[in-house]
Amino acid sequence: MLSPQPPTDALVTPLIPGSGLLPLAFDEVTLTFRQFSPLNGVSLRIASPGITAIMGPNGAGKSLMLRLLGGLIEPVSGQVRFGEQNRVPRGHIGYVFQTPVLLRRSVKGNLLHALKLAGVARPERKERASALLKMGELHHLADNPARSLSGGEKQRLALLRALACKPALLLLDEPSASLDPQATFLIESLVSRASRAGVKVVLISHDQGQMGRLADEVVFVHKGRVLEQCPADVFLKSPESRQAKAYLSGQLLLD
Ligand SMILES: Nc1ncnc2c1ncn2[C@@H]1O[C@H](COP(=O)(O)OP(=O)(O)OP(=O)(O)O)[C@@H](O)[C@H]1O
Repeated sequence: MLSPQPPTDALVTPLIPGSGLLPLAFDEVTLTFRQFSPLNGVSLRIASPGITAIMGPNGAGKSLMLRLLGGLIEPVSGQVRFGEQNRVPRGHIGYVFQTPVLLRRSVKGNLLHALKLAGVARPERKERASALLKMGELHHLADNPARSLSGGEKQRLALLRALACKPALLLLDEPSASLDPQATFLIESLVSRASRAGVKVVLISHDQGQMGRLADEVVFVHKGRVLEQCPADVFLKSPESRQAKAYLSGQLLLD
């Protein structure tokens, strides 16, 4: 029997399919700050579509890996590849930081600006911004200053802004850290919707419940090394490494 096809969702369907950027690959990537190398010869292949979660203790190197994927920093040695190419496909990447950085404009103004930068024609911008706000349940706040939004609303706006340019790759750094369950649910719904529409998602989270709900695959990082990569349900139920077992059970890891 054929499995049901996901509904097409024009608002978040990427301009090029996320699968076109796969595999996302780190080849012997090293990052060094002065004498310290938080990533040292990291190799990784993210080959499957859907949602990949990067998990690991504080300071493991997760955000640095995400920044490398987003082209915000460059490796000292090694390379990051996107399918066949080793140039960062900047116009096709949406990035949401842990602490959203919003412009001193209205909620809608932030989206209109992003749409303008993405090259969307003026008549289409208003319509798209309204539809995005509705999708993110922020339409009633459209004219409010973005900086007056609550934490959950700001994070949602940052996510809508990232989705506005119809990215093929969506990078999320702890998108719902310190949000309540309802705000978290809204973020997760948007992320799932984008993923179902063909956006490749890589996100960082410490929230095991969220990983169980969202992630297809987990990459576990510890002290700048990838220790495990496997389907999320396998990782959450039976992690292999001593470090992942300790991390998931909330134990203090000293080495
Ligand atoms: N610009 C920098 N200069 C020096 N050290 C840095 C710099 N950026 C990151 N680091 C160090 O690299 C290590 C990894 O940082 P990273 O932010 O990737 O950790 P993380 O796994 O995302 O942690 P968390 O879960 O706390 O966000 C940390 O020890 C951090 O202090």
